[in-house]
Amino acid sequence: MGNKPPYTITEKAADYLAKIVETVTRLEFGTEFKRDIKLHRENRLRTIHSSLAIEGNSLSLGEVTAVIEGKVVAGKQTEIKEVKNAYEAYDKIMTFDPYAIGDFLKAHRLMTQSLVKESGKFRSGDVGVFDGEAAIHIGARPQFVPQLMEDLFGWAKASELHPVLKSAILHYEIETIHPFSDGNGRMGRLWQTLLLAKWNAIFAWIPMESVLYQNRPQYYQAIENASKANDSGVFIEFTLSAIYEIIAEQAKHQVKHEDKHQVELSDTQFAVLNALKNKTLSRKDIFAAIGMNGDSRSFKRHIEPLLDEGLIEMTVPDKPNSRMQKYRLTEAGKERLKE
Ligand SMILES: Nc1ncnc2c1ncn2[C@@H]1O[C@H](COP(=O)(O)OP(=O)(O)OP(=O)(O)O)[C@@H](O)[C@H]1O
Repeated sequence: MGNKPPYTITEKAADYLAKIVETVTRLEFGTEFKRDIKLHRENRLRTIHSSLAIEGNSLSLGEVTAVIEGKVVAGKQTEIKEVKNAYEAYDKIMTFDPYAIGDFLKAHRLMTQSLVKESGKFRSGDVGVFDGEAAIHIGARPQFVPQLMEDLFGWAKASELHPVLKSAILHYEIETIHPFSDGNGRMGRLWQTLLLAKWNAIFAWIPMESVLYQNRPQYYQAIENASKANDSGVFIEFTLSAIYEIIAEQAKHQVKHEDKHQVELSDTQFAVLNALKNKTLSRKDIFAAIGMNGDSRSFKRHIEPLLDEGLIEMTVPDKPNSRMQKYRLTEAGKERLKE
């Protein structure tokens, strides 16, 4: 087992961890997220776009999508290749052992193939992180990199720390060591997602990288602050807040998604909603508008479910059988027509 890297678990981090666990459970068992293959695909594309945009790849999300769909995209060949590489690396994510150095190198090869000289290998020279001309971080001396990585993975494998916390520590320590000549950011993010996905597979489809991209200055600052403090506590806190933000967003999206589609509407029911689009109509007028005979069976079958679903409402709700009764669209009904 390698040496324990220096970290503190702050109260805020512990609080985020509790919220993450709760929200992941809700996302997994209380929503359709696990089965939403279309969303998984969109999220994967967001992940790739974001992780590459952090390192300066200029392709938009639409262009990244087009590249993956095999379409011709006008852009730098190196940027297009980065997209294809990242897609392949994330596609194989669940096949990697997060504590195997061989898999770490294999993933780096996929991520950087044909683009980086030492692809799939630890670097042989020194490397730094620069802000313009200024070096803000110098990676470990190359002769120490293999051992430092062995130690790190050895510690992580043996540690019983919660995987969410471990994933953040690994990400930070990978950046500190900076084991590759290029692709350290992409690999740190991939490896964090891998650890999370091994804890709960839904993380393979959570675009955590998009929060890091949207908060890139804070992401870099958190690494720098942790580095100054020689303690990854602030970085753990930052990444846990990012994880919580993205899963809360996904959970919210799912709830909306489910609410919206509680019942399938028939063509006749859509015609009723359309007839009421800008008008308030009586029962007789509704049926006249959709060209149907408005007997009570038709009312029960077509109109009542719309009332029950809250898509339309009565103008005289206290007296359902009033001669003055008319019907109008609710806000939910208007929304439904917009879809
Ligand atoms: N002060 C710092 N110390 C150590 N690592 C840092 C620091 N600031 C940023 N980093 C990390 O270094 C990464 C950049 O390293 P490198 O250029 O090798 O990675 P990349 O994958 O090619 O590009 P990028 O990470 O920018 O996507 C950043 O993404 C970030 O994860």
